[in-house]
Amino acid sequence: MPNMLSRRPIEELATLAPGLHHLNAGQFPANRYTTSMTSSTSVSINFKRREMVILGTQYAGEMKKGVFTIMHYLMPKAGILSLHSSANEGPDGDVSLFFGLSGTGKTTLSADPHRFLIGDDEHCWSDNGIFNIEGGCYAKCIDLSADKEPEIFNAIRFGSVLENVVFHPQSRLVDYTDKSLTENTRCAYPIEYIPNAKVPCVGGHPKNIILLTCDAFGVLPPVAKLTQHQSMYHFISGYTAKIAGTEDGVTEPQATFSACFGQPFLVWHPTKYANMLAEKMAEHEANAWLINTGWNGGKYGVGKRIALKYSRAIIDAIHSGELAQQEYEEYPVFGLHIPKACPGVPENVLNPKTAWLGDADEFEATVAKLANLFIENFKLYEDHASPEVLAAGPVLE
Ligand SMILES: Nc1ncnc2c1ncn2[C@@H]1O[C@H](COP(=O)(O)OP(=O)(O)O)[C@@H](O)[C@H]1O
Ligand SMILES: C=C(OP(=O)(O)O)C(=O)O
Repeated sequence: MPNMLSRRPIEELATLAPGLHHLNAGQFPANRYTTSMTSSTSVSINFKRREMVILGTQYAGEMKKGVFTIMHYLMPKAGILSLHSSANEGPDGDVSLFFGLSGTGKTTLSADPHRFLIGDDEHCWSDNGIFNIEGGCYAKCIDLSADKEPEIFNAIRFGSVLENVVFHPQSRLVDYTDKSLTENTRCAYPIEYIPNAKVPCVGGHPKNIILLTCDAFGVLPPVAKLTQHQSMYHFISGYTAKIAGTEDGVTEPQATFSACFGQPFLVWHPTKYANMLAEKMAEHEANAWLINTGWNGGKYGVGKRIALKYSRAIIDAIHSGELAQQEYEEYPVFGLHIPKACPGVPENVLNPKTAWLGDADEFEATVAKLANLFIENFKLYEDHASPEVLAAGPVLE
């Protein structure tokens, strides 16, 4: 946990009174006969008693996401927006936020050799800018390689904690390809193990807001520039595919919607966070982008997950300003604006229709299928959203 929460100097700790007791009894199962208990794992919070109890799971993610849930209660109460996002800063001080559910690329894409890392998962946005609430990162290690993700690979050294990986008993060398315990192998390392981390982990008001989604249908574009209302629509929807890894029982991508790209951690109604985000984005004139790090060319099983080097090239072009300069075309049904070109990315990849390997009817049917899922899901928020935000979603004739 010290790697995952913001660390305070020892002398300061002595002056602080505990604001919350976090009791982890992960080896002890929850009683399934307790009313409403559906499994032997439970994570319970009592805000009044300021107490949090974990039973039946030893996954370190529960502890950090538990503290995050508390922050999702306390911060908005104090007028500060809590965010399930990573953040980094360019050499000119421009800050980018990357929202996304587990596995969409927050950690991977924020560890960028050209930019300073502010944090990989949990931030807050106050009137002064953004700050990280963690003191380290919690990266996925499955299939990790020095070649594809050198910053993360090299951060794994003495002082880091590896979780659920398999290693050779004599050499103690880790086999990052081994999934026999779980696909959700992790490493928690202090943020300063990333060479270009920014410590203290704070930054100015974000200039670019990047919504990461991992589309398992292969019909969302690798990148689209969002209008203000589209960014709210997609933020509230929180569409992605759960991919094998973080959640038990998920063995292939499953389409899902998770409000604000972090529904399990929200305490207030999702529109509270969305309205705060809209106000802050308007005040600070932030640009918004939707990036699909998921499938391209066809759905899961037919197409391929878009290459990491293309997602990185798209992000580089956002940061250099080149992407905003491109010519855009409207993508029907979703009404998204997609660039016709992007440095470092083949043009046929950018429009899902031209990337599609199957026939045209199947493509149209898949677009309609996903659009319908969005429309159905958004019915939950219809009463709270403005007509402009409602109109910013997909429209089927
Ligand atoms: N195009 C892509 N963009 C980002 N990540 C990708 C891409 N293709 C494959 N990946 C892999 O997907 C995983 C993303 O996980 P991670 O960055 O930890 O997500 P998060 O921090 O949002 O939970 C990594 O293992 C990464 O190597
Ligand atoms: C720790 C988690 O977050 P992420 O996968 O986004 O790192 C989690 O959801 O378990």
